[in-house]
Amino acid sequence: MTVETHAFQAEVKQVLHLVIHSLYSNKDIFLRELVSNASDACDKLRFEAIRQPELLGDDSTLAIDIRFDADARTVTIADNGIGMSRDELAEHLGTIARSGTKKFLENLSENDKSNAQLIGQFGVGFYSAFIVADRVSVTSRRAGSDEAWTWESSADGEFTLAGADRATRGTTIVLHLREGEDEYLNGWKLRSLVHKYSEHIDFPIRLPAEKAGEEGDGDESDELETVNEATALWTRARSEISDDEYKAFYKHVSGDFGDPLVWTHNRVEGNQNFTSLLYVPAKAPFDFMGGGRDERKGLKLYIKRVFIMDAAEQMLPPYLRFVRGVVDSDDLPLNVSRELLQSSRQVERIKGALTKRAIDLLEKLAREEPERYAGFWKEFGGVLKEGVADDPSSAERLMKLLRFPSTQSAGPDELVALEQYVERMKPGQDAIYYLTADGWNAARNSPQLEALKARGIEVLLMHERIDEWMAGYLTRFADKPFRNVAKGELDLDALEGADDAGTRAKREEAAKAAEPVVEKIKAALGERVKEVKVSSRLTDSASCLVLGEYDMALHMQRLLKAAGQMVPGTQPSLEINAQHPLVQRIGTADEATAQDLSLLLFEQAQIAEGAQLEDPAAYVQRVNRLLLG
Ligand SMILES: Nc1ncnc2c1ncn2[C@@H]1O[C@H](COP(=O)(O)OP(=O)(O)OP(=O)(O)O)[C@@H](O)[C@H]1O
Repeated sequence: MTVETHAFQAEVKQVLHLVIHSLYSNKDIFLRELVSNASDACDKLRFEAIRQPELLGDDSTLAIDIRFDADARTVTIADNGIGMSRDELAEHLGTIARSGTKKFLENLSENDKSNAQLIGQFGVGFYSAFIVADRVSVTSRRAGSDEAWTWESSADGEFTLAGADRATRGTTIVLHLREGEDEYLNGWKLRSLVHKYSEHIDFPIRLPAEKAGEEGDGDESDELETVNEATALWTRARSEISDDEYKAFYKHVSGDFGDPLVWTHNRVEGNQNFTSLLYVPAKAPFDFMGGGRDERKGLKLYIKRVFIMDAAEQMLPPYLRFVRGVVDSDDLPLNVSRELLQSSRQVERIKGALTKRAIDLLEKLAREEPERYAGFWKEFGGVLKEGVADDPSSAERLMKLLRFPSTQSAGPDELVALEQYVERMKPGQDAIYYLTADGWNAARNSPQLEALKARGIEVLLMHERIDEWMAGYLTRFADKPFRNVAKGELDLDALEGADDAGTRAKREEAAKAAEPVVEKIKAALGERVKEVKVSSRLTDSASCLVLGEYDMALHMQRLLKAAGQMVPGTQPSLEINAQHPLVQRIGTADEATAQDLSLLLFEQAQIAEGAQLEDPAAYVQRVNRLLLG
């Protein structure tokens, strides 16, 4: 028989090396990963058999069998699921199809511990076999085919493929254990691992039956017995499921190594009958944000307990794409297609219910465990924000879940909820003030905040990329309008209180007095600005840029331009602080100096906003002239 030798894809070699070296302290997980794959293979067969019942033939009890041979030092995991063809063996066990692999590998450090965490999020799957085995052989026969093939490798950069005999469909994986791994040649050990990690698997997992009275001594009979519960976890009553079982099941559906943050398990009966079990992960997968809005895996659709497909895209809105779990419908037709799912009103209703459940779950967490909610927000807050724009029907509830740092925060991680903000509003304050900026420092030190800070008014500092876009959809909360402090008129008179009764008059007076200066600056700046006026926002800085109420923030305009998009040019206005000595000097300076100072006021405002100057060299010369002059 001919044996073909193939080289692994370069990334596989790297992943194998890492798995073997970083996951040794978690080595037990190999069994969970292989059982999980076997269970997926049984799920796939059950699904294909809906259309082609002959695939099941007379072998319709799908099961996963685990055996060991103490003399040969092997552990064998066999399933009668879908199997793999020759090409599938080569492709699935010789390449890594995930698009983020390269980036993932680049992210790895020399530190084994943090690698273990990362690899866990990446999902090691089949390759974990090599943690405990130095040679692995996989013999498989695809359902419906009469050919069988054996894939074999010693993780040394190559694998071989050869024709094989296998009487029935399915896959048998033989692990030739490494030196020192004999603990797995023990029925009791294997059994305990199945209980620990794979109890919830929906197919029987069978191990050699123990002989009476000889527990754990490795003396098993040839007969197999089912050791797991073998019922779909979500079909059991909530009260009968332990937290550990929920956690183990999460690892199976999500491929995550870590525990979930929270979950919600519900049965809905009525017009629509379905069960859902939704999890929120504790950590975002390594490529989660990079994968963007297309990364839509993680919600498995079952119909009457038959796995149909991954249907996150049809069953959950994009802003909940971090949710993992299963939904099992009693009513959808088994032969449902992706297209049908897209246009089904039943699916639409389930989607609505799942969205509500997920938001309920987050609300409960935010209410009862604010610190853990903060952990969630750090991982997924940026995604949840999309919902405010994408899902108007949930926007009000989602707004309550938003968190932002504010002018009262010591750092970017000290966050406030809108409800809290409203509670802290000053008497006479009638709006929720916020500022969008490109980064925390630009936001925190923004001159536009000065007058508000001076009055003790809190301003939300929205410093993340998505914020400018999202803020466009924030209209009102608790009946209070949102106001961007860097856009439009900022009328603070209502806030000034009795002690400041003279302020408006004083300001008007100052504005009047500054008119000649304003005219000089206008003449110096020409087309660069829409308008020049005396500001009510500034107390310390000499100037700042202000946009029209409906203009796009300048940092956003820059971002879009850099991405090659057409952006309608909006000119900012320059606001000046009439009390500032620099501004006052313009009134008395000669023409050339007044010109330099005016341009400087504009450039300083641009720098504070985070912009790149158009002509930095001219700016430097100008500053030097003024310094020496
Ligand atoms: N017992 C099996 N029967 C049939 N196909 C299998 C079996 N084990 C693995 N495969 C195939 O090999 C592929 C690769 O498996 P692997 O465990 O590496 O990744 P995965 O299961 O796709 O992803 P992950 O482990 O991250 O969830 C699987 O997607 C599946 O197509």
